[in-house]
Amino acid sequence: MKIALIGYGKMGKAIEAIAKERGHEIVLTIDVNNQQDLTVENLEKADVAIEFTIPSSALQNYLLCFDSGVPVVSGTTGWLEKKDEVLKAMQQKDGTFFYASNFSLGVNLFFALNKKLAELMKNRSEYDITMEEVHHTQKLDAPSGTAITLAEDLFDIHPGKTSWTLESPSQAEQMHIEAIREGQVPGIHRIKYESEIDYIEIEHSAKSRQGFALGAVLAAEFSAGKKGLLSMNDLLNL
Ligand SMILES: NC(=O)C1=CN([C@@H]2O[C@H](COP(=O)(O)OP(=O)(O)OC[C@H]3O[C@@H](n4cnc5c(N)ncnc54)[C@H](OP(=O)(O)O)[C@@H]3O)[C@@H](O)[C@H]2O)C=CC1
Ligand SMILES: O=C(O)C1=N[C@H](C(=O)O)C[C@H](O)C1
Repeated sequence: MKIALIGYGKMGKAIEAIAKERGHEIVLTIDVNNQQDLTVENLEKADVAIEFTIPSSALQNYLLCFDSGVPVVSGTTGWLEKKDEVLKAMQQKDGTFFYASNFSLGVNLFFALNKKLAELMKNRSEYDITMEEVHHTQKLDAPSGTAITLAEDLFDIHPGKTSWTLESPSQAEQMHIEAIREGQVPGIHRIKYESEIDYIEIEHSAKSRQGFALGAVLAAEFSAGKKGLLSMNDLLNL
């Protein structure tokens, strides 16, 4: 495939390496220094765009991709307050938008484990629930997009929690998320169920960005010829 990379930071570089290993061609690379090159004309040279930038840039990048008719695969987090605007534009332009807060197979298995544990624990009110995520010090958003996905999936199943907070909870229904920024940590997520007697904890820890990058390239391959909103559940059939 011909790939346009939008965002050439830690993830853009990791994706470039895996894409080339899989025989794909990078026909456009956009970072902050050449944003003027992100045009419909240039995007049309690609079969797919892979976008990993910053929360404040994602929407404008998606809109340009929808205008170009090129499918966009994005992992950028921290923009979900604009989700309705993105989906409306995608529908209006008959676009293709593959979004995942986390593209790694391991985390998507962890998403499934989170749901199963929430089912098991939903009537065990003696256990309180907290979450922790740990990432590198360059991360701009908190909590992580992965943590928000985990929390929202849990709220859909477990009646004891309905919202999250980074602060100390003021109500029993609030789940505390501890967002820790440390060194160069690629990404750790923990969910703990704790009672007076014991605690149960599940954890996913990324050793590098390889899993995220491979998942994004597989999502780009999967998106070819498809329309609408796509997710890792479509790709992995979990
Ligand atoms: N879904 C997933 O599996 C994963 C998602 N992520 C998410 O992806 C995003 C990027 O992560 P990461 O690569 O580590 O971050 P980086 O900061 O390393 O890379 C982002 C790059 O995008 C550049 N950029 C900013 N605005 C624009 C723009 N308008 N057009 C083009 N480039 C732009 C930044 O430049 P500058 O630094 O000058 O601002 C930077 O070089 C984050 O939101 C992160 O949460 C990360 C890993 C996995
Ligand atoms: O910023 C990162 O690095 C990551 N961000 C994503 C998130 O916000 O969940 C995915 C992964 O945890 C790495």
